[in-house]
Amino acid sequence: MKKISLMGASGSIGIQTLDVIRQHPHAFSLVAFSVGKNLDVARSVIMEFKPALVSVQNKEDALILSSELPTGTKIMFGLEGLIAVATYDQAEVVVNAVLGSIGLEPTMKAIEAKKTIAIANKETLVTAGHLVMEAARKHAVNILPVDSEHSAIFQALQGEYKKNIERLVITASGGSFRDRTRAELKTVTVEDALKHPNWSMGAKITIDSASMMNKGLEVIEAHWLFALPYDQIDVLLHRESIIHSMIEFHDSSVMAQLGTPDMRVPIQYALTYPDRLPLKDATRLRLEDIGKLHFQSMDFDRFRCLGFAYEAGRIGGTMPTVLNAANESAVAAFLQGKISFLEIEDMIERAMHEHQLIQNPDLSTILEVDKETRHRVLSFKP
Ligand SMILES: NC(=O)C1=CN([C@@H]2O[C@H](COP(=O)(O)OP(=O)(O)OC[C@H]3O[C@@H](n4cnc5c(N)ncnc54)[C@H](OP(=O)(O)O)[C@@H]3O)[C@@H](O)[C@H]2O)C=CC1
Ligand SMILES: CC(=O)[C@@H](O)[C@H](O)COP(=O)(O)O
Ligand SMILES: [Mn+2]
Repeated sequence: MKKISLMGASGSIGIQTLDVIRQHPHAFSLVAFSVGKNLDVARSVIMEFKPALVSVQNKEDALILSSELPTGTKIMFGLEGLIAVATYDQAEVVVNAVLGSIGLEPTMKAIEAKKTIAIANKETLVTAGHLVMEAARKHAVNILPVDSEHSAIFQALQGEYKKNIERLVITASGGSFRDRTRAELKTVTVEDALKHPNWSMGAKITIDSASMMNKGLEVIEAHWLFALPYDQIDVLLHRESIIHSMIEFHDSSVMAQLGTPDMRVPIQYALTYPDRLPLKDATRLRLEDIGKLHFQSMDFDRFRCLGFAYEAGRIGGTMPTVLNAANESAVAAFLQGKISFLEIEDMIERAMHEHQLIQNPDLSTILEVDKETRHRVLSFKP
């Protein structure tokens, strides 16, 4: 029985993680979890899984829930609560499905507590991949990818030597606006942007897919997870999201992982690795029904955010922190109707351009730059 702590239980990845746990009651048990503000999900997860520890974002919500808890369940809140969930002593695996760089400190503490980390929260790796991977090495902790592309690469790597890799090919669906010109992007709405062609996901990552920042973040995530330089990480437009990513080896052989788009597959693989379990209700891949798969090389003028991410990754130091914080801030502003879609990339470009780079940042420097960038980006818009 694997004991699991889940950060971000009320989100898209969180809900699917609960489904995986629910499907295998003899393999997994949920011992601790967090939500942000969604108390309805918190209540139903408490009733169903009877975990020992729950955390919510705000003190007021913790007070509300505290009067409803069954005996044996403790409630906490805020960053302290997230860290308590991430380091809960009974937990062996921590699924990090929280949104944004708020996931960084709990992840570092979970690594120090020697938990295996199943990581969906790509912003944590983008903002401080060097710290996360160094801590994981120091404490001999496995960081298992949940992001579909990185899980695909991880699966394709099984039984292979990393030294034989020529390059990684990360596939990109193109997002909601893949068939629109840049001129058409000037007037797109939040509602348009939230219509991803292949995946049902949280709002922020869906906007990132539309701007291609999601792929940019994934390039940086791959750099850290697989310890490869940026010139060995390519992106390929693949409309159907059936090939989740590929590895090309020096001998020209290519290993890919395929499947219908279903995040429960990579979530479950991270929880069962190196074993596998059946997954009820998963739609089987029938290539004979699909017929054709489509591929196109990336246009860096059309998708400017992808270029920003390669640039930030190559510069290193605090630049990926600035890229991520500026993007989180700008996407939130877009979702609130405060800026237009194309202003997201303008804000990121300006935040990076104005930043005074710091090399080899420690955790407190990362947290400071993250905070400063968010404030700075908000001041860009009169
Ligand atoms: N969705 C997907 O298919 C994929 C997602 N990912 C990555 O996984 C992560 C989660 O994505 P997704 O599930 O889509 O996001 P959602 O927005 O659906 O869920 C985010 C979760 O984080 C919680 N949360 C947000 N802010 C805070 C905070 N300040 N303190 C505590 N909890 C907080 C939310 O709580 P609440 O809602 O209760 O407020 C919710 O549980 C992201 O990093 C994303 O890039 C990667 C690959 C695929
Ligand atoms: C499901 C998943 O892993 C997402 O990150 C997905 O990759 C988004 O699709 P895009 O390829 O459109 O970014
Ligand atoms: Mn992905």
